[in-house]
Parts: sequence; structure tokens; C-alpha cells
Amino acid sequence: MSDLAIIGGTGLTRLSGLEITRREVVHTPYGEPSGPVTHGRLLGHAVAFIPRHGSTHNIPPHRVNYRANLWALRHIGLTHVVAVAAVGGVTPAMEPCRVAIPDQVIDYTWARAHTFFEEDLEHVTHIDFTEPYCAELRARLIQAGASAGLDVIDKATYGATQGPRLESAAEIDRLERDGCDVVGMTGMPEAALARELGLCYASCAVVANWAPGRGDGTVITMDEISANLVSGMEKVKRLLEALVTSR
Ligand SMILES: CSC[C@H]1O[C@H](OP(=O)(O)O)[C@H](O)[C@@H]1O
Ligand code: HPA
Repeated sequence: MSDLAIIGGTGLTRLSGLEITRREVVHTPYGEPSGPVTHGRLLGHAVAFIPRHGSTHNIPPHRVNYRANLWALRHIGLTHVVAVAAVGGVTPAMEPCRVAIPDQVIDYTWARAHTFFEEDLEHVTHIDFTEPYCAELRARLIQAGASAGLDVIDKATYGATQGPRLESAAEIDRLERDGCDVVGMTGMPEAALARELGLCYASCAVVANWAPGRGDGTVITMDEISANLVSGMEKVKRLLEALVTSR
């Protein structure tokens, strides 16, 4: 898997431990990616990295150019993508600082550029999305979590909301009734676009907070989220190191 890319989300603007070898600016037919792709070595293994929200975390979830990010990664020859995502915990097992590898997604986003196939009017394309994430990469992530001694939750349904505001408690109740375990704002259209490009894409979700109306039901603060993500991203780092050394 020398063709591995990591998309960093909230709490993962830089990949600590990555020995950077070069930065590559990629222009795409879909506009500019969130930033240059950083190439480097993680424990001696080639890895590419791009921060979803930009290197200064200035791009909100509804304005991320998902098409450009994924097109750029594939264009430069990367075939496997681990998308790291901060999420709110909806169901009881999804406690803050836990790491989950989602196996399903429900899309509540709207008005995002969500397909590469909207302009080819002669050939209507419907990708299969029964299993939204790459089974091979999910299995590797779960195995890597076990090797790293992490108590990774091996399945979860990710509800992708529009943001940038957090959800109301009633919206979270609805997501739970729908079957969502975690909630975030970037899981779609990212996963579907990756599938359209034929990328092997899986998500590594880090629970940053109890979703609105869950936990003790108090107001969610960025301080709380940031503190949980420090611990959660430390786990992600161990998981990614186990992933790259396992191949
Ligand atoms: C309150 S933090 C919300 C922010 O964090 C997540 O970002 P990412 O998925 O890139 O880690 C969530 O989707 C929101 O964008
Ligand atoms: O509670 C949340 N809701 C939506 N996205 C999130 N990303 C982190 N926490 C949350």
C-alpha cells in the first residue's frame, strides 16, 4: 500500500510523525483542493496527506471541495484513502475519544457538488454504493486497531449532516431512529466521490463529543471537542502507524 493517502479532518491538520519529503500542488478540473498534497514517510512507509479543511482549518465542511481533493489524490496515483473524521457520538457505545470504523453512511447533506458524472448526458452512471466503504481497507484498519491495542469499534453508521452548525437534539433523535451511530459533516459526498473514482476508501471516525441531546445534554463547546480530539488523534496516530507497518 505505498499508494496510501490520508485525509485529515478536524484535529488532524498535520500528521505528526510524518517525515515530509515534498509538497505537491495539484490543479484539477474541479477547482483547487484544500491544499497541496504532502508526501512523506511514516515509520519509513510512503504516505500522502491532505488536510480536508485546509492547513489553517479555514474551510468549513459545506465548502470543502471534495471533488478536487479526491480527484487530485487519484491523479497522482494514490489508490487507497483513509479519511479521518471527528464525529459526535449518537448511540451509547460511541463515547467521546472512542475510535470507530464506519461500515454504513446516511446522507443528509444538500447542495454539495456530489458527483463526477453530472455533465455526461449521454452516459448516465449509477455507481453501486451498497457497501459505501472499501471492505479491504476497513478490515486493515480494524486489524491495525487491534495490533495497536486500541479498542476500536468495528462498525458504525455515519450520518452526514450539512453543518456548519451542530444539530438540534430532535435532529439527533431522528438520526438515531434512522440507524445512525455517529454524526459528522464531511462523510458525504466524500465517500461516494471516492467510489465514483474507483478509490479504495474507508473512514476512521474519532468521537469528539456526545452528539447534541446525548451525554449530560449540556452545551457542546469547542474546548471540549478539542480536548477529546487530542486524546482521540493520539489513538489515530497509533492506528495509522500499525496500518502502514502491517503491509
Ligand atoms: C464541531 S467540530 C465539527 C467538524 O468536525 C468534523 O470535521 P471532520 O469530519 O473533517 O473531522 C465535522 O464533520 C465538522 O466539519
Ligand atoms: O456533534 C457533532 N455533529 C456533527 N459533526 C460533528 N463533528 C464532531 N462532532 C459533531
